[in-house]
Amino acid sequence: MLIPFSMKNCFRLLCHHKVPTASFRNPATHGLILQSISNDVYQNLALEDWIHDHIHLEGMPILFLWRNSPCVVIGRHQNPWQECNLHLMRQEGIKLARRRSGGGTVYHDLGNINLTFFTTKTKYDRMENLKLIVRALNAVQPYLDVQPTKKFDLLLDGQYKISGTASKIGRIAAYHHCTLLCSADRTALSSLLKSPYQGIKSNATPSVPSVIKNLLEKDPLLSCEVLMSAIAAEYAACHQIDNHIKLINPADETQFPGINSKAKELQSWQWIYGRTPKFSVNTTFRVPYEQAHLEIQVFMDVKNGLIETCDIKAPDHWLPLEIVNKLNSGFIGSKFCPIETTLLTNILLRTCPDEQHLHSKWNILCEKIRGIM
Ligand SMILES: Nc1ncnc2c1ncn2[C@@H]1O[C@H](COP(=O)(O)OC(=O)CCCC[C@@H]2CCSS2)[C@@H](O)[C@H]1O
Repeated sequence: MLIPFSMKNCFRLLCHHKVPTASFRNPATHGLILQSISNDVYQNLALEDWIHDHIHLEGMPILFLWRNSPCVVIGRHQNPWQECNLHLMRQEGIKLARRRSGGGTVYHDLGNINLTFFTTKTKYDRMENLKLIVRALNAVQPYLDVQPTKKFDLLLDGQYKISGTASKIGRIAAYHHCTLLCSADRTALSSLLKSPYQGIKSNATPSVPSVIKNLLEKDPLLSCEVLMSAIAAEYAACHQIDNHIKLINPADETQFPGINSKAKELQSWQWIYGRTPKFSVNTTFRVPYEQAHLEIQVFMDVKNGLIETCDIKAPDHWLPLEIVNKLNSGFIGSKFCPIETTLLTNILLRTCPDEQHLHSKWNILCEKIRGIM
């Protein structure tokens, strides 16, 4: 059953700096089940941070259920250019988010449920949480074969991934969050999680691709709504609490003071791209030349999302070295980003001789460079 929830009260009751632990050691409050009314990935990730930072979880574990509009979520130490098709994402208006937990890249849409299990660090137990999900699934469909793996995925029929896990462990609090594929767009998932970018080298965490399946495709009974209710019911039974899913609005600053600035930070270029571990790009591309093609080489080192070194090598007879060097030095310190590259190269072009053939080669080259970003 869904009931509206006033986090104002909850905030007063649960914030660790407001109330001593003993005051909520009462059997009616041994946990909470929350569900976000927002489908915005940044707001939902911000709420995770907010709960992690503000709520006293001793004797008060929390299950948070949330779903997002189409987006790709990379792990804290990942390189988005190695993990996904950023061109396609920009074209389709698919958001990219970097979460605070480690691990690989996943695709979310309204057919994917996210579950966050908040506990104290000492109560943190991913396998227990996954077993709870399995019990919930089996309560709906007893014949469903779902098993947790050593890497804390959930596998359907011993081979199809239906859930991936990541976690964040703080000094006192911790959370384990995982996905659950119910009816996600598998075509979008596989095309978005395929990187078209070549020649990137880095120490970023690589994802572990799997063959995935949606639960609803296995059994038409297993809709997102049914699954969320079943998991909430199992969580409530397990923690001896009321089976109420409390709806919350992660954009409500009065209930979660400071949450909007957390969401803003998660949306910033500096967090999403700038936090990419240092990487290098070494690639070549072909440009048309007199009924044939010639090759251009590009080397770049990128640190904090900014181009640290740039070495574009183009045959001198195609584009004079002096012109190429304008690009090489112009790129230094600029964002590894197609929008910034357009602005920069348009400004630089004004300093080049006003010759039509030169401008068109410059534009071809810049278009190719934007293509690696
Ligand atoms: N939504 C979803 N669920 C399960 N598996 C997925 C999903 N999207 C993609 N994949 C598959 O998992 C691999 C990556 O697996 P890998 O093991 O590398 O990474 C993960 O599983 C991370 C899970 C993070 C869960 C967080 C919970 C809330 S915010 S995101 C990818 O290449 C696909 O094959």
